[in-house]
Parts: sequence; structure tokens; C-alpha cells
Amino acid sequence: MSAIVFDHVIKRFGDFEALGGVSFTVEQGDFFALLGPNGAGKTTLISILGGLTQASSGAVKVMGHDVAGDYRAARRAVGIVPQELVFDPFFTVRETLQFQSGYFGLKDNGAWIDEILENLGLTAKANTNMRALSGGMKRRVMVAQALVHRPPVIVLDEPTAGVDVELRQTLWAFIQRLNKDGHTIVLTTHYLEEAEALCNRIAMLKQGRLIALEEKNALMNRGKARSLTLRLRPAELPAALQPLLVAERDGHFELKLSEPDALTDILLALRAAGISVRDIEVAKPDLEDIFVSMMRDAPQGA
Ligand SMILES: Nc1ncnc2c1ncn2[C@@H]1O[C@H](COP(=O)(O)OP(=O)(O)OP(=O)(O)O)[C@@H](O)[C@H]1O
Repeated sequence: MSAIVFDHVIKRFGDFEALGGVSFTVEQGDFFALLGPNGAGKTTLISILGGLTQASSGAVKVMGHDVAGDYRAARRAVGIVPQELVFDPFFTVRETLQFQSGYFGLKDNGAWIDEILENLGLTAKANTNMRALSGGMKRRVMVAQALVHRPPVIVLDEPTAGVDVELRQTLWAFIQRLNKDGHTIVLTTHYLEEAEALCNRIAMLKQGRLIALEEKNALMNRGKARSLTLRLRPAELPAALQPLLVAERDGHFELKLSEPDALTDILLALRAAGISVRDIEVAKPDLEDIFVSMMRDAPQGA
């Protein structure tokens, strides 16, 4: 059984189609990244998953439960950390988590609440009113709240937007532990280095359509071509190397390096032309480079 199944999900707001028939699955144990530019439809998809919005057509299942037909069981199977901070200012942190436990009919949830508070660095704030917390602390409570019922599937919608380095590290260490313990994680983020470091599968949305869905390693290998930046004396590129030139700025020549072995030929060509190398740098594309080129190459309104 897949952790999540999106089956031809269409969502219209009036005449506007925010999701144009999205189908993919997230497997149990995945650490899954859902990427896409602003307005691609990520939050809409997550809202449908959490039962906060209804799809115009199509079906969504969480741990085998249909989010529309079997709402309660589906809702129980997933913990969603929303992008926006939503809270009751009159509750303390602990009361907020107790209240959320009650919503799921959980009594005697104190030990797990303590563990969540500890792991998110919230223990010292347990009895503080929500309104008195800083933005980053409120964000931690949003995460804690999504975890109170120990959902097998945890969805984080831009959890690290505007949070400090310490929280990022604490949060990711905790989420990675939960993933190792068997929880399925879905993450949306605009910090692509986070997705690259944490996730094993990556989906990309553009204008409500899925344009890529791959194992991270396969996706990273698409960007095999490295780039080579050279500073030369004299600062000129021999004619034989001109076809490889990608860009030239401030006396730095950026060349396309289709395979690492091509480096030898480049250096030999430079020596033959009597040009010496003053500085050299080889760069491999990261997820951000791959993301940008895939978004550029995907058809408009695909
Ligand atoms: N309630 C609504 N009414 C009308 N349009 C909406 C509504 N909610 C979302 N949209 C539109 O649907 C599209 C997808 O929005 P969504 O919030 O899902 O994008 P996103 O990928 O999460 O973007 P971001 O990265 O900015 O969070 C956008 O064009 C948005 O304006």
C-alpha cells in the first residue's frame, strides 16, 4: 500500500484551474519533496490531502483511506504542518497540544507531548501563552501540533520559511529520526539545498501539472555536465576551445565539461596555444540548477 495516492486530481477556483490532473504516489518510508515555484499548486494539493479543500475531481488516499469518503481515518493518518501560523492566542503551548490530542480522542498523551516538546526545543515554553511566543517558536508549535497523534504520514508545507539555523537543525534532526522510525515525510520548500540533503524522491509541479517525479539520485544525474571556470594568462581562449565556451566575465572563461575526462584535452589545448592556467574551478550542478533548467524547459501551461 502506498502512503499517499493522488489520482487525476483537478482543482478549479472559478474558471482558474489550479491543479490540472495530478497523479503520483508517495511510498511508505519516503522522504518526499514536492517542489515548484510560487502558485504551482503545492499548498492546494496539501489542502486536499488534509481534507481542508475538496478536489473538483479525482481521488486522494492516505494510507488507503479516501480523503473524501473516509475522512476521519484519512485525517488520522496524516499530520500537516501548515504554511501559515494558526493558533489560539489564549492557550499555552501545552494546552494547545492537549487540545489537539483531544480532537483525536487521545487521553494520557502527556509522555508523547513531553517528548515532542523536548525534541523541538519547546520544553521551557510549555506554559507560555501562544501570543507571547516569537514567530519561530510559534512555528515549532505548528510542527508539534501536527505530530500529537503520531501520524504515519507527516506533511510539512514550507516549515523553515523565515526560521533560524538552530530551529532548522533541530527540526530536521527530529524529522529525520521520525522518518527512520518509519514515518513517511512530504516536504515543500523553496530551500532546494534542504530537499537535496534530506529527500529520497522529488516531484516538481509547474502551473498545476506534474513535470518531474524521480528518485533524487536519478534527478541529480540529469545534471551530469559540470562546468569549468578558468582564469588564463594571457586572458584569451584558443579557437579550438571556443565551442565549449558558456560565458566569459572579468577574464574568467566558463566552459562546458561534458565529462570529467574532457579536462585533459582542454589543458592540452591550452598548453599547445602557449596559454597558462592561473586559476581553475570545476562545479557540479546542484538541485537548484536542475530545478531552474527543468522549470525553464517544461512547456507553458503544459
Ligand atoms: N481560494 C482560492 N481562490 C482562488 N485561487 C486560489 C485559491 N487558493 C489558491 N489559488 C490559486 O491557485 C494557485 C496555486 O496556489 P497554491 O497556494 O497551491 O500554490 P503553491 O505552489 O503552494 O505556491 P507557494 O509556493 O507560493 O506557496 C495560485 O495561482 C493561487 O492563486
